Amino acid sequence: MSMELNEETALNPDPGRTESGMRVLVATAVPAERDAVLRGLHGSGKFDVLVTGVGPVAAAASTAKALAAAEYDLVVIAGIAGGFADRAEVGSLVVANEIVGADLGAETPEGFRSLDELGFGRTRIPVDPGLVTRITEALHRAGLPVITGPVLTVSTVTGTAATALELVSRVPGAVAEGMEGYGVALAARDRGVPVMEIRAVSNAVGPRDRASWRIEEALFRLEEAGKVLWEVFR
Ligand SMILES: O=C(O)c1cccc(C(=O)CC[C@H]2O[C@@H](n3cnc4c(=O)[nH]cnc43)[C@H](O)[C@@H]2O)c1
Repeated sequence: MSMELNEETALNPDPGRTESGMRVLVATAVPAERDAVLRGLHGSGKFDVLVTGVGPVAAAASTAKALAAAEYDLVVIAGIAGGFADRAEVGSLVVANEIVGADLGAETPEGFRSLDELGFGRTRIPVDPGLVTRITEALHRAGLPVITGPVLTVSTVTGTAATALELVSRVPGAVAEGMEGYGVALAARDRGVPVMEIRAVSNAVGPRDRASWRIEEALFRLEEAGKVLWEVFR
């Protein structure tokens, strides 16, 4: 059976893959994030953009399902985030060099102990430095404000200054927190697929003030990041 040629197949004989031959899965938590990324990707069907649901468990389950259904060369976690004070301003982008399950562990009278310290696994998943550099440099070239550092995954959005301080003391240098990265990254690692995380900062991590979240601004920034993803991986 011959394949019908249209603009997309003429440029790329395998529409399931990018022109560079990569198959990329982008994991977002909610439809508004998916739509922002898709606008940036020019609606390109060459990237599969998934809505996982909010939180690390939903994100791990739906990413594992997607990775079982098709072969991918790269998983990109994309969404909005809270930025840590004096590191990631609202409206800026963060690229993770490490994806950290920051609240997985045990409280003890001496303080928080991570799963790593308890001997139950790894809560810090490093991102390939080559990938981090490639995407960060492309974002810089596009004139976008971007910072690189550990991005935390939490099951509960931080709502006090004390918790924000506690998280930064657990993971010095943390730039932002989201709720899906570690779940997606574990599913990708299980399949041996490289993973990266890019987020647009919608709010400051700290005392809860939901009314101050700049979601539209962050979604616009996420769309701009999507354009850069398209340029880098198409
Ligand atoms: O209300 C809306 O219109 C809306 C549009 C897009 C996304 C949302 C969300 O609330 C998504 C929640 C999503 O965002 C991440 N996030 C954002 N800020 C934080 C934070 O300070 N701490 C942790 N996570 C944050 C998170 O990954 C959620 O999945 C609403």
